[in-house]
Amino acid sequence: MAGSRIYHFDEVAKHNDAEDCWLIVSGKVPNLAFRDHAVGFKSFCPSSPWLAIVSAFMSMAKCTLHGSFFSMLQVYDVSSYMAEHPGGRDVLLSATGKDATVDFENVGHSSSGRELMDNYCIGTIDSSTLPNDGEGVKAQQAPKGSADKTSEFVMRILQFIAPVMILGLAFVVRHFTK
Ligand code: HEM
Repeated sequence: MAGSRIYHFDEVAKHNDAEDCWLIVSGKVPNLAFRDHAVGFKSFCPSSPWLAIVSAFMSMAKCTLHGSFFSMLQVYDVSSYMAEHPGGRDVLLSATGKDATVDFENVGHSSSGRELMDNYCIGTIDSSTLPNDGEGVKAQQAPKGSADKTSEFVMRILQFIAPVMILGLAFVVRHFTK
């Protein structure tokens, strides 16, 4: 399970040698906001359970396909992984003391490589402690991956299909409850 401590940038940057190496890489953190959205809609519209259900469904679909995770700078203690890292220890050492997201992404790590990261996550960075002196340590945006584009496309289709399905459902219900 990933750690949940919040670290100051300066503290993380101190761990920069072969025996003690911490990295800062943007990771995906679950976004549970959809729950509030669905519950909020229900209380706003108590007389219409159908609308509440549809709202919850849409929120969950949106959450699953689009925004179920948001990016956050996470801290990884890779000290015990240095010798095993297929890219070698030097690249890891050179990625310390900064936001290494772009370096990490540029390598094109596989999905199994990304899953492996979870084993080393010890917490997140307090973004207000990040230096922004132009030394490349400012939070960098990871390049938008094709997965994001695909989910955007699926979301657009869903947004079009959902109202049609709801209309169809309403029609069927009305037809059979006459
Ligand atoms: C927790 C952090 C990291 C983990 C768990 C990790 C894991 C891996 C794994 C599993 C591979 C083998 C290829 C793959 O399956 O993707 C790999 C390759 C590599 N990694 Fe990392 N990595 C990490 C961080 C980094 C960082 C920060 C850099 C900085 C540039 C880096 C540079 C490389 C390079 C250069 C290769 C070799 C690519 C090749 O030879 O094709 N890695 N890494």
